[in-house]
Amino acid sequence: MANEPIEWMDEVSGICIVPIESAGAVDRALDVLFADGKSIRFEDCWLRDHCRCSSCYHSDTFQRAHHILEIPDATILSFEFDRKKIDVVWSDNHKSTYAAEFLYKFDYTTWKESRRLKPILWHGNIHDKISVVPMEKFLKSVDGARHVFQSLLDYGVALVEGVGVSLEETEVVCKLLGGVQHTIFGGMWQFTTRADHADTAYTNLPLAAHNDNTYFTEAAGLQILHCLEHKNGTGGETILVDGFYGALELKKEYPEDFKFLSSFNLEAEYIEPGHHHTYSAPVIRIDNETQELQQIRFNVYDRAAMAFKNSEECRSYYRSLRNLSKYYQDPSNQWRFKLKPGTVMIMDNFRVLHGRTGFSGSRVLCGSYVARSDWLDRARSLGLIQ
Ligand SMILES: C[N+](C)(C)CCCC[C@H](N)C(=O)O
Ligand SMILES: O=C(O)CCC(=O)C(=O)O
Ligand SMILES: [Fe+2]
Repeated sequence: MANEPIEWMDEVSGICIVPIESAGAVDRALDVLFADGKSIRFEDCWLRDHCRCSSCYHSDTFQRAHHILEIPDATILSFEFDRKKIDVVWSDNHKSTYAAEFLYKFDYTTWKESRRLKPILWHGNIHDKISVVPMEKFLKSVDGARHVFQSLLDYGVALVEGVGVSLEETEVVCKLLGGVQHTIFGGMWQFTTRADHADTAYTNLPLAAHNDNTYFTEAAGLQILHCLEHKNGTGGETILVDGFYGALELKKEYPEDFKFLSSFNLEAEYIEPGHHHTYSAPVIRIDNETQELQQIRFNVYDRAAMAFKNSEECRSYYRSLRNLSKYYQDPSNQWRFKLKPGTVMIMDNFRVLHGRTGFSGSRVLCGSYVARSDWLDRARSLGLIQ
C-alpha cells in the first residue's frame, strides 16, 4: 500500500496524500502526491516546524514564533486532505493546515532550481547585449529598474545614461541600486590622480582586470563608476571581462588549476596608515553541491605575501593563477571602451573584473559600492529572482 496514490487530482494545486511505511513508521512522514505526478515526502519534524498557524508563525513579521528547542517532537495522529490543503492533528493535539501551493514549492529539485542564478557567459564586446537605460526610466518606472537589474543578473554589467555629471546625481543611481556601501574609501567616493588612499587606483597607472576588495570578508557586491571628466590627455580606457567565463574556460582546459583555485585559500591584503585588512578565501568560490560559480576574487596586486605548506602547493599557486590570468588578459575576451560623462557603469564585483589602461591628463571618476545583499534584495523585490 505504501506510495500508492489514493486519488489523482486534476490540477497542480490538487494534492493527494499517501501514508508511508518507510523506517517502519507510518506516522513519521507524509508522502504528498500532486496532480502533475510530482511526489514529495515531508518528514513530521519539517511539517511541525512549518506550521503556519498564528501561534507558530507571525504572519505580520514572517518569522517563526518558537525556538527550535520548543518545537515538540510530536507525531501525526491523523490527517485529512482535499485538493487545496492538508489538515494534520498532532499527538499533542496541536492542529496544522498546509496549503497545497505552499507544500508544492518544496520539491527539492524545483526549490533548488528556483534559487539558481542563471548568468549568461560572455566574452568580448557586449554593448549590444546589456541594458543601457535612460536615467528617467530607471528613476521612474519599474520596467526601467527591471532592465537594469536583469542585465546585472545576466551579464554582470549595466549602463545608465543621461545622468547629471556630478557626484550627487551619481548617488541617486547608487541609492536606487540598493544603497551606498560604506568602506575605508568612503561612501560615495570621487577620485583622480591625487593619492587620497594608498592605492594604485589613485594614480594614472594602468590596472589589469581585477575584482575589488579581495581583502574584505565580504567584497562589494556592485561597483559603480561614473567618469565626470577626462581632459587634456589620452588613455584611461575601461576594461571589463567576465570572470565566470574565464573560470569555466580554465575548468575545461586546466581542471587541476580550477580545482586548486576553488579550494586553496589565497590571502589578500590592504594596508594604509590606520588600516590593515586581510582575508583568505578561494579565488573561485563554487557551490559545493551544484559546482556552480558563486564568486571570483581575483586581484593580482592585492595578493598578500604567503607561506606554502610544500613546494607542490607553491607551484600550483603560480601555475593556476597564471593560467587563469591568460583568459582575463586575452584582449578577445575583454570589452574595452571609454567611459563618458553622463553614463554610469554598474558591474557585479562578484563576477566581472574591471581595469583601465594608463592615462594622461586630468581624469575624475566618482561612484560607490553597493553590498551584494542590498542589490539582490532590490532584484528580488522586483520579482526577478527568488
Ligand atoms: C574606492 N576606489 C574604487 C576608488 C578604489 C578602490 C581600491 C582598489 C583596491 N586596490 C581594490 O582593488 O580593492
Ligand atoms: O580608474 C578606473 O577606471 C578604475 C579604477 C579601479 O580599479 C577602481 O576604482 O576600483
Ligand atoms: Fe578596482
